Amino acid sequence: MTSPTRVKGNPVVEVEHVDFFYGKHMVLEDVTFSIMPGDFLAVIGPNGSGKSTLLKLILGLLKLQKGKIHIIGKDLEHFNEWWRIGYVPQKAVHVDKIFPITVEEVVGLGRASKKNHLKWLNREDKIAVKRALKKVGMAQFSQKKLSDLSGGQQQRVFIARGIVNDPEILFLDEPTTGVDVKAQDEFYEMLQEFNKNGITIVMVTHDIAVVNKYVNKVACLNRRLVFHGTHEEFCSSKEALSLFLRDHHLVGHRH
Ligand SMILES: Nc1ncnc2c1ncn2[C@@H]1O[C@H](COP(=O)(O)OP(=O)(O)OP(=O)(O)O)[C@@H](O)[C@H]1O
Repeated sequence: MTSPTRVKGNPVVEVEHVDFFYGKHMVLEDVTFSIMPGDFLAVIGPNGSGKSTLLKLILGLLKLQKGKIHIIGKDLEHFNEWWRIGYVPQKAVHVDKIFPITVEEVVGLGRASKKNHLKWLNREDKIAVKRALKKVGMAQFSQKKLSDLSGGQQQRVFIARGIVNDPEILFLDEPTTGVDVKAQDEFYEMLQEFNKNGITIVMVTHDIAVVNKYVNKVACLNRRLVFHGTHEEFCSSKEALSLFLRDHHLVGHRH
């Protein structure tokens, strides 16, 4: 396995010797790697290779069975500042379509982790919601119903929810599912802008064009961590590339 190039600063996430089973099915095996501040990391790998599971473990959504995870310098077990972390889950669009919820309300839900309870939005919350919607170019849609928006617009709203507390790290799980190609490009450019402004980004993706164009680090999973390194190292790693190219869900082309 190739080691990532060292950069200054302490890791924002450290994953050490993590195994994970669903029942008897081993999904992750001895996974160890670090995420550095300022990384724009793509987590790639075939279907069922454990990408979403790894994200959920880091986010404390699944209970750790073996190994250690540190997040912003703290053992995951003791970490409780979840407002410092943003998360855009997979297929968020389908879930929220059920509810007649407005854009402002969706983004406001992201404030719950800061307050540790779900109460109606106060003035400070509303200001934060407005600022987040502005950052994703959706300020004028705040009173619209989420279900009336296009896939690309909805995804921007979910990003706004993910960044409403000005997080240090933003996790995204296949964020462009259901988003048209033109909107995808704009979407990734927006993420790149956030990254330039200091947010560490960790994104599960199948899209090779994105990996080539936007990210600076790549982690390649196939139950074990097959590769973790810079984008340049990834391009010269036969093992990582062949696994990636075998994955028939890949889309896109080299830029
Ligand atoms: N709640 C669950 N209970 C049992 N098995 C599960 C559960 N969630 C996922 N799995 C299984 O664990 C394995 C890894 O799933 P995971 O979703 O982490 O993979 P992934 O790499 O994100 O896949 P994809 O690219 O298809 O989203 C798969 O075989 C999946 O079927």
